[in-house]
Amino acid sequence: MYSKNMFSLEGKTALVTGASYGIGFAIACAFAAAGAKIVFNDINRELVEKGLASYREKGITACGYVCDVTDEDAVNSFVKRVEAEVGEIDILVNNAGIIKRIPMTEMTAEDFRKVVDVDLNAPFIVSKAVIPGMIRRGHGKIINICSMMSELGRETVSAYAAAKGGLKMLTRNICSEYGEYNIQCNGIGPGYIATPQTAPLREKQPDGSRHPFDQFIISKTPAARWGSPEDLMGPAVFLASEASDFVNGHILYVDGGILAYIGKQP
Ligand SMILES: NC(=O)c1ccc[n+]([C@@H]2O[C@H](COP(=O)([O-])OP(=O)(O)OC[C@H]3O[C@@H](n4cnc5c(N)ncnc54)[C@H](O)[C@@H]3O)[C@@H](O)[C@H]2O)c1
Ligand SMILES: O=C(O)C(=O)C[C@H](O)[C@H](O)CO
Repeated sequence: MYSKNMFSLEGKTALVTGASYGIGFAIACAFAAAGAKIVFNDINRELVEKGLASYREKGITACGYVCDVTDEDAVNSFVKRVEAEVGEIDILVNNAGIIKRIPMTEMTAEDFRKVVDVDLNAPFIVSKAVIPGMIRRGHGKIINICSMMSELGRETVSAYAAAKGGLKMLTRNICSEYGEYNIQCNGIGPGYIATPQTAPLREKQPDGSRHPFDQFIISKTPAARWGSPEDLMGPAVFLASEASDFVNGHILYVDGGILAYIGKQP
């Protein structure tokens, strides 16, 4: 039955990883506006303090913790601490991520592993830590932040594409394994979004003109612009709320139409 409040997150606790700024911060702000209690983590104290100040500026009381999502022991203690100090985690967003833009034949195996560790192994580690509680309580929402690179390749991003393609399949597998416990695991595949991660792709040229990649993205995007972190707010609230209770194992691409478009004829 349709109800006006089916997008409400009132009474829910949401953990968004790596959410001091950027996409994670915007998603957490949207969850707070929908009524959820917000917990986030980041890699060091300085980033967590910066994040706490940004949430305060928006009038949001968020709980911030230092935790490296690639460290399984640290994640397990962090999740226990959150459950004791804030509440049981109803919604998890695996947002923390990194990219290294290096041609594959020049990339060290160590760099490749580091990207896969943060972008793929960590969502496995954090999801594994929260799923048992979700099963006990009979409900849970997991949202994995995927990418255009869950579907497409391009020069220099082999590790990132391998990890984000893997994250798409981890999403489908969590849905397959735990859907019967009323856990929905879906992905959001953002297009090109203006955040610090993509700042090098938008740097102005020495003569003040646009970066060629910046022009390329605008020409490849039917919406003819970069996305903003705020563009992900509505889709994230939908996938965190009861409005999406029968949506499972799906990747919702929020890309201004990139994946639908063959590109302009030269
Ligand atoms: N910006 C884009 O165009 C875009 C598009 C598609 C997907 N994404 C994905 O969205 C997510 C957020 O991207 P963003 O652009 O906001 O990135 P960002 O670099 O601006 O922010 C990433 C956040 O993750 C944190 N982080 C990194 N490693 C961590 C670790 N080991 N433990 C805990 N926190 C860690 C960072 O400190 C930072 O707060 C990433 O997974 C990214 O791959 C970004
Ligand atoms: O292609 C790149 O260099 C990127 O930075 C990829 C973007 O961050 C994003 O994941 C595209 O969806």
